[in-house]
Amino acid sequence: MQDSTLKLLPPDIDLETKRVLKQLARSHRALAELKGFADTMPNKNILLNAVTINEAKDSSEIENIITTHDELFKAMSQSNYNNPAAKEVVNYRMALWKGYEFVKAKRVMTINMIVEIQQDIEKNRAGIRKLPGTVLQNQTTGEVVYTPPSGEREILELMSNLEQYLNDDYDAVDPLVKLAVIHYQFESIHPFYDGNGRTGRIINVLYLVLKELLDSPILYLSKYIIRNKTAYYQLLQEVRTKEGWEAWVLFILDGIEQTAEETLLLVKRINAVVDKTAEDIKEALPRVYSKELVELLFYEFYTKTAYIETGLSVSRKTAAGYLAVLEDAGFLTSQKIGKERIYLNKRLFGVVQEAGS
Ligand SMILES: Nc1ncnc2c1ncn2[C@@H]1O[C@H](COP(=O)(O)OP(=O)(O)OP(=O)(O)O)[C@@H](O)[C@H]1O
Repeated sequence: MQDSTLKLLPPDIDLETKRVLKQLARSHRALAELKGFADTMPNKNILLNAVTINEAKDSSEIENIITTHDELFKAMSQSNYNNPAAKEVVNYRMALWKGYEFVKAKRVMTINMIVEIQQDIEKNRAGIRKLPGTVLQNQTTGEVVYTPPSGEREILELMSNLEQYLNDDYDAVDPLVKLAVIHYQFESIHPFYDGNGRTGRIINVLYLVLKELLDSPILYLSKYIIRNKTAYYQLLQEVRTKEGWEAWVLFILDGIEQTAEETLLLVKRINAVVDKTAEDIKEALPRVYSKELVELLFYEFYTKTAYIETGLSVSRKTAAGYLAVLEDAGFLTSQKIGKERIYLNKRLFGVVQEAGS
């Protein structure tokens, strides 16, 4: 078992080695390309909602909360829908949104904000750990590999040091390298009884927004972590046991490059499906078509009569009429869930589902 002495930041080592600098250039290039394309998208909410639903699903999957897009769509559209896994995923996405709005407005990341994110994910008010007993185990063997700091005072001291590292650039280290340090440090402090992984993954993307490397929270390492789970746990551990910083930083930088490239493809696909659907509706249903209607249809991958009624300022009857016509023409498919009829945007759902499978 490792002892729990965790050092304060910054690490006392040159993180920007030759190999790191080489990979950094590639990661920054991929990230800048994604940011550039996303910035030109006319309606960013379309993109954001679609990308974050997949992130919520992937990040929760690391914690073995497995759900399907179909269940998610039901849980998102019905607040009383009873599927615990899908509900947890919806909570995750709400926590992510709240954190994003905070960082966008305040341009800082604080311990309180991090505590709130964890509370929103777990839906409990336990906050920072006060009781000892939390240990990290090897995922396969169950062997205890690390005991994180256990005193509340020590945890708070480490968190306040992390808060300073997040917000100040006193060490002039590249922000992507710092992101790797921040993720290691946060997971090693392990400030909460649970939800540390998911909270840490939200901190990652909010940090990119804080450092203005992205405008919107659209780059997520969760899928990369799922694909490289063994290496992820091993490299985290080796920072502690072997000062294995270089391999860890390279792992995160490589993840940023790969994920930025994949996300760019997804964003382009979403953009293309919005444009093509707009054209098709215009041609097939010119009397129903409006730019605003298409935007409403793509806001989430489902819609309801009430959203169209409010969004277009039309009567309920007119809104219901539009949706019925769109369903007849094959653009939407409806289901009665509870008392309400929910309309699924089949094309967007298809793109999101394919990217998230
Ligand atoms: N050896 C280790 N050193 C530091 N952090 C670790 C180590 N092993 C695992 N972790 C971190 O702990 C997280 C799990 O913590 P916790 O169970 O509190 O979070 P979670 O969100 O509930 O779970 P998950 O991350 O599996 O979704 C992992 O995602 C990883 O980031």
